[in-house]
Amino acid sequence: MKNIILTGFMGAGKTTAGAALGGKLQLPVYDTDHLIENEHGLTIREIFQSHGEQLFREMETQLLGRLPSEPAVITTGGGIVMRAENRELLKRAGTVFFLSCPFDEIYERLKEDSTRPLLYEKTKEEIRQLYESRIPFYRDGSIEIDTSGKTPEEVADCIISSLG
Ligand SMILES: Nc1ncnc2c1ncn2[C@@H]1O[C@H](COP(=O)(O)OP(=O)(O)O)[C@@H](O)[C@H]1O
Ligand SMILES: O=C(O)C1=C[C@@H](OP(=O)(O)O)[C@@H](O)[C@H](O)C1
Ligand SMILES: [Mg+2]
Repeated sequence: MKNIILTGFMGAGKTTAGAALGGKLQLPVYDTDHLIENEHGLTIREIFQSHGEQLFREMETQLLGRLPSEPAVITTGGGIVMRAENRELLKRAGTVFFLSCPFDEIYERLKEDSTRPLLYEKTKEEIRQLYESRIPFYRDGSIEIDTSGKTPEEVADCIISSLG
């Protein structure tokens, strides 16, 4: 079995549905944000504060080059698809799923969040623009799973069904 890779915007539920999926399939789950946090002993917020976004992006690319051996569920950070190099690494690493979710649903989930530095001091419209600008990159070479109104367990079941 190939790796199952989850992509999508912040708040789409990658980390949560990925954990449910790993449980259902009895596969290990690796979250790129958690791996980076553990490796550096810092939270994502602290990494952005002390090293900046660019270095965080380097950490993501570097990590994709040395993912644990398959089969596993790999949940990614929402910005990982913005580098063409990362998209290629992801496609090579397994089957890529895009967890799609309407912007208003995402916004409701994240409006009180303080762990995602890209949301700081941004208006709803600015976050919407970021969301819309990223959609084509999530769609590139992936299988889209519509998560609207679904629980994380239901999202995991949809992914399993589409594995065939
Ligand atoms: N399917 C879902 N329905 C409702 N809330 C969800 C769902 N998936 C995740 N959440 C909630 O949304 C927030 C972001 O989830 P998370 O898994 O961290 O998203 P991501 O990893 O895609 O940024 C969390 O508070 C989580 O509990
Ligand atoms: O969209 C992004 O650029 C980011 C998404 C976050 O992960 P989640 O998508 O799990 O929130 C995390 O990697 C970082 O805050 C940057
Ligand atoms: Mg996550």
